[in-house]
Order: sequence, then structure tokens, then C-alpha cells
Amino acid sequence: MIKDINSLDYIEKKVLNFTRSESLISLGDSIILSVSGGSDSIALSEILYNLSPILGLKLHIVYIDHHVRKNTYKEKELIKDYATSRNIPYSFLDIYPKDFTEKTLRDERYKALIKFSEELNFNKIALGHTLDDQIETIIMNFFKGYGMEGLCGIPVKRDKFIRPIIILSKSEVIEYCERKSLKYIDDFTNLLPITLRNRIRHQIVPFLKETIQQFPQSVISQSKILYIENDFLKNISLEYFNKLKGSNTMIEIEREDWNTMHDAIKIRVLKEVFKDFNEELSNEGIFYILKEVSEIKEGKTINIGNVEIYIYNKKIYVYKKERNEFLLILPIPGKINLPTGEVIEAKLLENKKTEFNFNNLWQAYFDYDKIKAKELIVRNWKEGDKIKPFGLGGKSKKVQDVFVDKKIPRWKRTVVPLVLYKDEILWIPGIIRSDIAKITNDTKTILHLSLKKEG
Ligand SMILES: Nc1ncnc2c1ncn2[C@@H]1O[C@H](COP(=O)(O)OP(=O)(O)OP(=O)(O)O)[C@@H](O)[C@H]1O
Repeated sequence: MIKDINSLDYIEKKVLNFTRSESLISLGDSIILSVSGGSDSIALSEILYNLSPILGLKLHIVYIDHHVRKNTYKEKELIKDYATSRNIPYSFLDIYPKDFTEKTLRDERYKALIKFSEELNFNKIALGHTLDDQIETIIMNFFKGYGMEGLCGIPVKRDKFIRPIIILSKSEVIEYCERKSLKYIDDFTNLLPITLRNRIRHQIVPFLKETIQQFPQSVISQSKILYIENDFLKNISLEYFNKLKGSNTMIEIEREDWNTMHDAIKIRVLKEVFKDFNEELSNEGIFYILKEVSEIKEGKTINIGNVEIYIYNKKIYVYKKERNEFLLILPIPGKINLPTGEVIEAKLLENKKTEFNFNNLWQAYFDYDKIKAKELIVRNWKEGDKIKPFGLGGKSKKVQDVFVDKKIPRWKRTVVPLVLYKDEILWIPGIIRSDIAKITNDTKTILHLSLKKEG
């Protein structure tokens, strides 16, 4: 075991300096080494293994079997031999992804690593990405149109994940493995021009190296600058976004404020909104929204995938079209929690012929002698729902028309609760009550319904 910095290999020193300058590793860290058995992750393990006495690290190797291939025996054997020779504890984890796209495999792998690190109470997870991975990613993101964020490349650290060897080129990694007589199994499919990444690796990168003198340093230093600039813009737009975010399903912004925002911020805010909704937003989508929102008339909507943008009453509402269906039973007397966090309560009161506050639409009184039910239904609005509004002599009206009359924005229509007795809508809190079960002088027991923000 090497304990002295001077006896470290130059590659190990390079990584140590890098981890220091980027504050990747702290003294005493416990680090999961995510090892596939390839040259990158084996080199990563060996480097951190040699740095561990200096940094006081606790290490644990994890190999993840994605069950994409039947036989992962060779990788497991190799990792087992390596880990035991260094006396590093190791584990093999199984995951069964829903599909075999690169993205799903990676997402599932990262999830499994986080879960495992929590079980072990380890504070970092190290991945073996290299400088070559970084350059290929940046080039790929450029051609895919992934914007400034994409041109920043793979982050050196994010949450628990760290990438200590992202400053090493693949040739440095291979040279290190050979010098240290480390065995590894590189995935042979990496050599085949079957994926975009492999074509960039084997066809575009060599061409760029040959023709551009500063390449790849030019790309790497640019990505570092962009990372700083991106961070600045991201923070500003996140501040805007957090201010605008009403509930988790809706964004509300004054049209006037929108018009005074710089397009750069509008774009960023839109990206944040779509990310929050878990929806895709292409660059074309961004241009479409910018143009439409500036030209569209009041009361009109713009649709982009599952997201709807609605301009109403000098405001812009952005929301996801999905309906959060709910159907709940309200016991009488009793309480229920709505998905919005609000609470509806039903109470029974003796009729003392006192004055009621009919102006407060967040509560309503009914003749319980006429209802006599043990429970009511509370659900969200459905197309075609009708109500007999109070004071209209029992005539029905479409709930949709009530919404329009009362200027209820579209996004809200899918979340407001409707309280029903059998098939009849009794009350829509904050909006309207029905003509059913009106209180008379003969009423003995009153049903009092109320909606409160929370319990
Ligand atoms: N099956 C796996 N089990 C554990 N970690 C993995 C696995 N596959 C990938 N990783 C981790 O993710 C990093 C990047 O994944 P990628 O698919 O780009 O790696 P790779 O080409 O397999 O690299 P390597 O040369 O390390 O095998 C790897 O260096 C490794 O740290």
C-alpha cells in the first residue's frame, strides 16, 4: 500500500490534483466504485485504491448486471478477482430494466447505485467516465441541439456522483492499465460503428484531431466557460420559475411581466416548466411558444404535447393536460383530504333558526332531513356534468357554463372538487351550490359542508 504522495504514479497524482481542485473527494469519504469491468472503471478503482491511504477512503466495488446479456460471468469473475486481490469489498446487483435503451439502462443503474449507497451509508459514488467520453458527449449534444446545457458536457460531480478520471484520456487509461498489469474486459461493441457515439469516436474525433490544432483542449475549455455561464443563467431562471410555480401542475404569469422578460429568460423558464412537468420541449417548440404567446388573443390556448398554455384575464397559464382523477367518499359527519391538500368537512347541526352566512361560498348549508345519507361523493368534474343552481327553480345548467360565467381558468376546472348526493351535484366549493335540499323553517337537522385549506 502506498502511503506517500511522492510514491504515487503520475496518473494517480494527476487524479489527486484534479479531485482537490474540483473538491470531488474529502478526507474520510466512503465511495462506491461503479465498475463494469472495462478499462475505465478498472483504472478508476486502481487509482482510488492507491489514493485511499492518503485520503482515508472506504471503498466498495459494485457491478450491476442489467440482464441485457445472458452471460456476465466473465465480468463478474474478473471483478471478483480484482476486488479480492486488493481486499476491497464488492457486490453484484441485479436490475431488470423495462427496456434496453441506453438511457433506461443508465437511469436504472444510477437508481440502483443510489439505493445501494444509502443501504451501506456511503456518501459518494464514483463513475469511470474519461475525457474521451466527455468530448464525444459534447460533440453529440451539439449536433442534437441540446443547447448551452448540453455543451457543458458530463458534470464532474452531481449529487452523490463523482467522476474523478474525467481528465484522463482513453489512451492514458489504457497505458495505465498496461503499466499496472490490470486485467479488463472492454465491451467489443464499443468498436463497432453502430451507435452515434461510436461513429463520433471512430470517425469524427480522429478527423477533428487531425484538422484542428487546438482540439480537444478547445472543446474542453469552452465547456468549462459555458458551465459557468450556464450556471448563472440557470440560477436566474430558477428564481423566476420558483416564483411562478403555483401548484405542481400549473404555472401562472402576468402577460405584462412575460412581455418585459428577455427571451433568454423566457426560454430558460419554459425549459424549467417542461422539465418540471416531465415533458419534452424541442427547440422548435420553444420558438413556437414564444411567437404564439406574443400574438395570441385572450381566451385562446396553445397546445404543445401534453402541455396547454392558456391566456386569460391578462394572465398566461401553463399546465399539464393530464387530469388528476379522484373519487372520494365523504362520511356524514366526517372529513376528507383532497389531492390538493384541502379538506372538506361535513357536520350535522341542529336547526336553531339562526342566520346563516350564505355569502361565504366556501361553506354551504343543506336540509339534512331531505338527504338523510350517511355519505356523499366528492369527485372532479366530468364533461357533461350538470347542476341545478340555487335560485333557478330547479332548472339545470352545465357545470362547464358555470365555470365560464364565473371565469374559472381551465386548469382549475380539473382540480375543483364537486360534492354529490347520489347523482346530483350539491355543491362546488367556492363556486356555486345547488337548489337541492334548501333549508326551510321545517328543517330539523342541517348538513353543514365546508372547505378549508388544510386540516
Ligand atoms: N454494468 C455496470 N456496473 C457498474 N458500473 C457500470 C456498469 N456499466 C457502466 N458502469 C459505470 O458507468 C461508467 C460509464 O459507463 P459507460 O457505459 O460509458 O462505460 P463503459 O464503456 O462500460 O466504461 P468502462 O470502460 O468503465 O467499462 C463506467 O465507467 C462505470 O463506472
